[in-house]
Amino acid sequence: MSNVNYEQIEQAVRLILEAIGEDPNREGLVDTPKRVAKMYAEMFSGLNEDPKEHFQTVFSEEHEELVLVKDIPFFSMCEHHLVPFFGVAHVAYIPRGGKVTGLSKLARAVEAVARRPQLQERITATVADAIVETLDPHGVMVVVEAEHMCMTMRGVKKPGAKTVTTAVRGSLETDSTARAEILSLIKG
Ligand SMILES: Nc1nc2c(ncn2[C@@H]2O[C@H](COP(=O)(O)OP(=O)(O)OP(=O)(O)O)[C@@H](O)[C@H]2O)c(=O)[nH]1
Ligand SMILES: [Zn+2]
Repeated sequence: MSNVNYEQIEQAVRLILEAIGEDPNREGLVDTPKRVAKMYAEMFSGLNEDPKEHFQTVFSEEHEELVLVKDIPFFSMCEHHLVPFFGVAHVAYIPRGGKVTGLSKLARAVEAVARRPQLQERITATVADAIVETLDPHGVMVVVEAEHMCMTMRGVKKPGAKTVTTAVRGSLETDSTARAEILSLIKG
């Protein structure tokens, strides 16, 4: 269920168009406020989702070794400028006590967290913490690589600059060999 107030977004977009000196009633723009409202409802749909809900179904599988889903594409919106940042997330965990989740659920959690006004660091940490709190694994490592449009098309204008963030939890905090293995699997 979306909590988005479409009408309010439409009014705001009309005001912005006016404020930049455009005519919101010209043919090409007349439906734009409606389109933007629909688009924001989709792009911010993660606000109604708890990433933890995706880890409610678990399989009992005695695999207490690394699981890594890498190169999960995501699109998010920088909360400072409301322009996109996008890239890939790599999610690794070491299950404990037979609590193994469906692989797609790791990607679903990334999606739920990305579809909000966000910071890259918060996406990284929120996904890691959701896994810790639901699956109680030995360890978790989340790596996010992204390009921020607010650094590319405006401001400092540095296209191609990539930001990499990591969140490490549990046994992986002290196990540098396992962390290195994960990083080499991500690169490989
Ligand atoms: N830590 C972090 N910073 C981000 C993220 N997305 C955007 N930013 C930064 O947020 C900062 C906002 O800085 P401000 O000085 O308040 O805004 P600004 O004047 O538009 O900054 P410039 O981008 O340097 O022109 C910028 O340095 C952005 O690069 C993110 O996911 N994490
Ligand atoms: Zn920004």
